[in-house]
Amino acid sequence: MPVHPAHPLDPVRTVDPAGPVGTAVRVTRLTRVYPSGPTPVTALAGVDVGFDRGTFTAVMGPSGSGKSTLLHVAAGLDRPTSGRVVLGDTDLSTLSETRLTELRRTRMGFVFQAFNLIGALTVEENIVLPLRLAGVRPDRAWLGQVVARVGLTDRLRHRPAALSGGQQQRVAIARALATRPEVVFCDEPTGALDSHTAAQVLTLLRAIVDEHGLTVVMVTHDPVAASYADRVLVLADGRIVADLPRSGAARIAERLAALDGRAVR
Ligand SMILES: Nc1ncnc2c1ncn2[C@@H]1O[C@H](COP(=O)(O)OP(=O)(O)OP(=O)(O)O)[C@@H](O)[C@H]1O
Repeated sequence: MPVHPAHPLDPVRTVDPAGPVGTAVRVTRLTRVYPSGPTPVTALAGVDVGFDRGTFTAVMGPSGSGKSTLLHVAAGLDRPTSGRVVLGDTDLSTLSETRLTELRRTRMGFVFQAFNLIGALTVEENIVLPLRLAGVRPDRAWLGQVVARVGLTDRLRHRPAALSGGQQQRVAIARALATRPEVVFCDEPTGALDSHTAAQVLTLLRAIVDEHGLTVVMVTHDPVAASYADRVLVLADGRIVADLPRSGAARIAERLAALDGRAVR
């Protein structure tokens, strides 16, 4: 087993260069209906999609199109009304709430727009919190790589309030990676950041896919953010209306505008 230097400038490949194979998460005929008042809201109207291991997918679409709902259901934070979510070879619908919580803590990572760090804990304590909650012994070599990769080695004893927004989001990414999850779900991870800081965070997400073979699924409104992804899924009215390969921001914005025009007609 080679020993990898834990330095952010060393692009260490811990996976086969051919890339990991298989599907990290697959959702099948997924629907989610919210029983909201007299008229139920159909947030997902039959979504079929697989996210391959070692890939970065952006999920886009107009406000209310179902992006966050898809992310939450795929991540087991919310149950579908019908359809299936399979992580690796585990069908989430077969799990009790307790087992689902365990699975989320050990096999998934989460990054949200609002960072969601715990102010009373240090950076290091925030990063290892998922391991403590899961009762999993920290893999020190992996944590060292993660902390170095996100550039936080000299900030571990600080509290989140003493960090910039970009640094806080990098802590949140390190926390999401602490258990070496199979999939990292990100909901507007750059929504609260300026464009320069956002670029650093997106470069980091790209790097964890390329260097460590992790799978990232990211909801975003921003074509620039989506241009870091290998694939861009576009939702409208709870359905996938486009599945685009990696493209530049201008091309993504063009395709979104074209789809929007079609939806209006
Ligand atoms: N808890 C809820 N109760 C009732 N309706 C909900 C609930 N959560 C979401 N919805 C509705 O489901 C639909 C999809 O919402 P969702 O948040 O997934 O969209 P989105 O594409 O992420 O939107 P945005 O870009 O504005 O965050 C919307 O019509 C929304 O109003």
